[in-house]
Amino acid sequence: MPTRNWSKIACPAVELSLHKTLGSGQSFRWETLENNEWRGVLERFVILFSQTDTHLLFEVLNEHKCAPAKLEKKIQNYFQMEYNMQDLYRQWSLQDPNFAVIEKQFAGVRMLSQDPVENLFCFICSSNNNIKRISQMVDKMCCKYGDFIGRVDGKDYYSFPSIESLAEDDVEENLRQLGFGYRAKYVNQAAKMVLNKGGSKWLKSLRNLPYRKTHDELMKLPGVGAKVADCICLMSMGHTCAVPVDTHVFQIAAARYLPHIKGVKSLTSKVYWLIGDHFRNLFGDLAGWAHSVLFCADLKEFEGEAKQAACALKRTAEVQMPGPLVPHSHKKKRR
Ligand SMILES: Nc1nc2[nH]c(O)nc2c(=O)[nH]1
Repeated sequence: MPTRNWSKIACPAVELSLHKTLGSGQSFRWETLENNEWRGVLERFVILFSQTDTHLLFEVLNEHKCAPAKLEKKIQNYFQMEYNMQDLYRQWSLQDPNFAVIEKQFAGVRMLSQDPVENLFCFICSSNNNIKRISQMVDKMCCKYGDFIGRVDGKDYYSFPSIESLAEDDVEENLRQLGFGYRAKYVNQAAKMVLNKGGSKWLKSLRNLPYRKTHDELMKLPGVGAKVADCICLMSMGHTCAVPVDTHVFQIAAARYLPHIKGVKSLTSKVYWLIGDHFRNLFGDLAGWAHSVLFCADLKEFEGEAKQAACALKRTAEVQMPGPLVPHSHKKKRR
């Protein structure tokens, strides 16, 4: 075991669960090691994270240099530490008995503030895919088109590719050969379109538009539907009210919030916005954050914790719910 040279940021574990934040399909660049350590890439840093009950611990593992205070700030920004999750959870639990059921087992689920370029191309890869496979694809894309940034424990690390490199003419063919399927075309075409509009500067400028305008602009990109556009709005554009709705969120909504949509066969635009608006009315400006806790509680990866929450509910019988906490019908299929 190497001796660690940890830097620390005061952050109680109830404010940040590394496991549920880095492992719930927001970012696909983190791998879990032993002892709740997480290793991955943030900008050009290869970083190792861990945590105690009171602190977030981090160490840079490659040669990329940065003033300690500047790096600490970057990490605080990445985890959006200015938000107090305990206050928010309290508020959301008062507003929603379903939320109250899971708040303890799913404490510390935070939204990461991601780079829009990485966020866009990772979520183009996310269509009809699971966390493990998306992470593998993203890894391949970085190896092929990113810059080498360091070797740690025999593994090579790469930065996220630039839009310019993803817009090259041979990208579609190369990504197809790497197993991207139909997503290869979308990655390449979206890169070309973003480049034509002004590249990463244009993409970042979408942050300054109102939420719905940002969503409309993103949906013009190949491979970006309403759900992916909302993931980008929420995860890298600062639109905290964005609620990504996929079939699983639809199932949650139908089971526990909007029983009248149970018979609806497909996720039309009308139903999509009905669900998002319901969450926005219920949870307010940070509806997307609240949604992410519910989303996380529904992931197969966290089935154990969701079951514990259901058992705790049974024992105390304090909260009445119209539908099951864990809608088992889609547990096997989902990420
Ligand atoms: N918080 C969320 N994370 C996600 N990952 C993914 O693939 N979809 C979602 C989502 O809707 N919310």
